[in-house]
Amino acid sequence: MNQLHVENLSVEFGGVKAVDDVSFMVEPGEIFAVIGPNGAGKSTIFNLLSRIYRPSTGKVAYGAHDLLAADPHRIVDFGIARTFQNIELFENATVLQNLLIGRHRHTRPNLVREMLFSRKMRAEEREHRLAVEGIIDLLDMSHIRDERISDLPYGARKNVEIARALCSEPSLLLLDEPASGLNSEETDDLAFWLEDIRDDLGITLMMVEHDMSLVNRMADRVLALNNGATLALGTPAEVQADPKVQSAYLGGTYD
Ligand SMILES: Nc1ncnc2c1ncn2[C@@H]1O[C@H](COP(=O)(O)OP(=O)(O)OP(=O)(O)O)[C@@H](O)[C@H]1O
Repeated sequence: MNQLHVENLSVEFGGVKAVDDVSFMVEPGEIFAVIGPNGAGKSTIFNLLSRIYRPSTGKVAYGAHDLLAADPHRIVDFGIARTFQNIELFENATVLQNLLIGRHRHTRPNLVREMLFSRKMRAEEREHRLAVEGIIDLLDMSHIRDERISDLPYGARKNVEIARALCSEPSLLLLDEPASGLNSEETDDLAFWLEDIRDDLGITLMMVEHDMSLVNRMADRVLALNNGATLALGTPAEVQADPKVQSAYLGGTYD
């Protein structure tokens, strides 16, 4: 099991330090949350980890892999998957088709296309379909498996995005605001699923999240950012009690 090791990470956009000398480690099997007011640098950290942005300075390692030296397309091969704040799915494809596409890391070229367009199931495909069915069961999605993404309500689409990320069989899943836009019942379901993902699949979870009740309930440790820099790092109770965190959130959303 790999540890995510982030050291002295910084990036600037037009002179603004979006991330300013941030260091942390995410331990295997941990649920690690990143919080902070709007513009604190949370999504930018995710975009640096998934190599959408290149840092000005710093190191990022996942186990023995230097993520900054790797081709961005290879990050998934190291066992890292992510979801996006704005859901990114194939709108005109079904849930099942989106999940099969999520298997591409494990398939030979063209197999996903053949799985989508051929009615015959060969032995080679069976393994991928079984893996996808396992995720559909885990996230309780059988009733929507043949629905088109564009016909689904927002909460269901968010779950499909998590399911698709799981189909790549990651060991680390990065979740960008998984609870945003969900009602309280959907957020409760999400909390159960995240626990199952960690406990049953053994996946390490790192999430950016505004919903502090979810963070307090789920996270083993929390990194609080403000203006790109670290304010506090510790258990949810330690971070919540930190005076710097409280003053950054004055008038904000920390409840
Ligand atoms: N591509 C970019 N170009 C210019 N500035 C950027 C870019 N990406 C982020 N920023 C700036 O970096 C800072 C941090 O933004 P970021 O989106 O990481 O914050 P955040 O904590 O995720 O906020 P929110 O909670 O609103 O999503 C902001 O000042 C933002 O305007």
